[in-house]
Amino acid sequence: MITVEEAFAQMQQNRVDFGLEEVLLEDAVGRVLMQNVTADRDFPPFDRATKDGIAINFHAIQQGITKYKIEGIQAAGDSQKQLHDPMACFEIMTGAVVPAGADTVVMYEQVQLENGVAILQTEKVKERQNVHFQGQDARQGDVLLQAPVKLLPKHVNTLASVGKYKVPVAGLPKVAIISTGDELVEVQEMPEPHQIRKSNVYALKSLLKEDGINGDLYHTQDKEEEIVETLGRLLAQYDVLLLSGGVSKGKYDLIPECLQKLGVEKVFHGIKQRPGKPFWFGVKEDKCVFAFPGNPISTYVCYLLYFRAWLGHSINSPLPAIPVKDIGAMTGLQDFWYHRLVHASWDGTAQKIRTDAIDNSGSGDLVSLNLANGLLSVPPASAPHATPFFTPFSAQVHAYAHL
Ligand SMILES: Nc1nc2c(c(=O)[nH]1)N[C@H]1C(S)=C(S)[C@@H](COP(=O)(O)OP(=O)(O)OC[C@H]3O[C@@H](n4cnc5c(N)ncnc54)[C@H](O)[C@@H]3O)O[C@H]1N2
Ligand code: MOO
Repeated sequence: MITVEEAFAQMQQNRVDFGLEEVLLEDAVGRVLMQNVTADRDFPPFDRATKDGIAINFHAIQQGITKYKIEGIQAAGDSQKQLHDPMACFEIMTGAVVPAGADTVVMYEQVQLENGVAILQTEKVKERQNVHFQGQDARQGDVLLQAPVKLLPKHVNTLASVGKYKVPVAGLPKVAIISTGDELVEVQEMPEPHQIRKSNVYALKSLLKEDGINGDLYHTQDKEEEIVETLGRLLAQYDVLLLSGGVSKGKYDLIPECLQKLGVEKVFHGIKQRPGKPFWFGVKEDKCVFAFPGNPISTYVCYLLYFRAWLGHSINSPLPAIPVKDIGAMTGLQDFWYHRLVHASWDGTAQKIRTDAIDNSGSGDLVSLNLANGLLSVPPASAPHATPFFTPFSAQVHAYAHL
């Protein structure tokens, strides 16, 4: 059995590069941008009015002019017009180009319009007010997004505004999810008293979905030939196999030996942690096999901690650790890390993350999962200097913890 720290190191060492892929802008959110994005023109690209009103030349204000003849209207979408008389004005709309010869905008609320003349109703006009000047925020060629970056909706704004209709992102693995076990029936079936529905694989499929991956579902009974045949076929078709069940000490826990028969090299079997102790991880060339323990919380926890870490390294977006300084009265185990289900919230008074433990009856208790929003990993008593850390259930929280 290896330590949690060693298991994390293995996730990094066994990262796989899935190359570059171009996706449509509308599919880019959640993916990892792999090339810097630069401004294709100045930001903003022209002197832009930020208020509806009149555009004037500030010299006129300095000369004490309060009445301005209206030469015309400059609307958003019009090409730039020309203010011919510096003592006159143009009506202007938000988003319009400031006419040549003008440099200052006074909003409609501060002028009175009468018979083709605008009369100032304020004495407080500042030079260049209400104009967002060309290049004020960025210059053509400036780097706006530095790769690699996991794209959030806010980044899509920038991509769209520089015309990135196709976005170069890190490729993702093709993943098969395989349930194992003779006790499992389909979700839509009514189980016999000795059977259960195969819930884990649907949880895995939806976790993958959050990571932008469409996993395909498969099943195998606890029979050696069937396992070897199924896994052999899937190894040829997929980059990653995620298995649930069949990795502990039972007579029918055949997964590790079947994988080894198929030439998948064991990297480790067993981590000093609870839950998720019997987790088996192996590789065959560029393929990775994550054989998670079958108990629902073990499967879930191992995905969140290890698969997500491996994926982060593989797509150039390693997950940031979220250390928790104060874990209150929560106690650890002697030699094992203890991944406790918790409900984390922000304690405004103490200005820190507060983690309330959710009691459960063990790693088979998936009812308790609904009450938690993450894991608090408590180090073993034998590693007193290790830092407890929080793992959110939602990949979104990780994305924001980066910033
Ligand atoms: N003698 C020992 N027994 C066990 C040990 C051990 O070290 N020595 N470890 C225990 C731990 S810890 C865990 S976790 C489990 C893991 O067992 P397996 O990975 O072999 O999983 P199974 O036995 O196949 O199933 C465990 C449990 O989970 C249910 N299950 C399995 N797949 C699904 C699924 N897709 N959806 C929902 N539920 C699933 C299964 O019915 C079992 O109840 O072993 C302990 N035993
Ligand atoms: O360590 Mo097992 O994963 O609790 O039930």
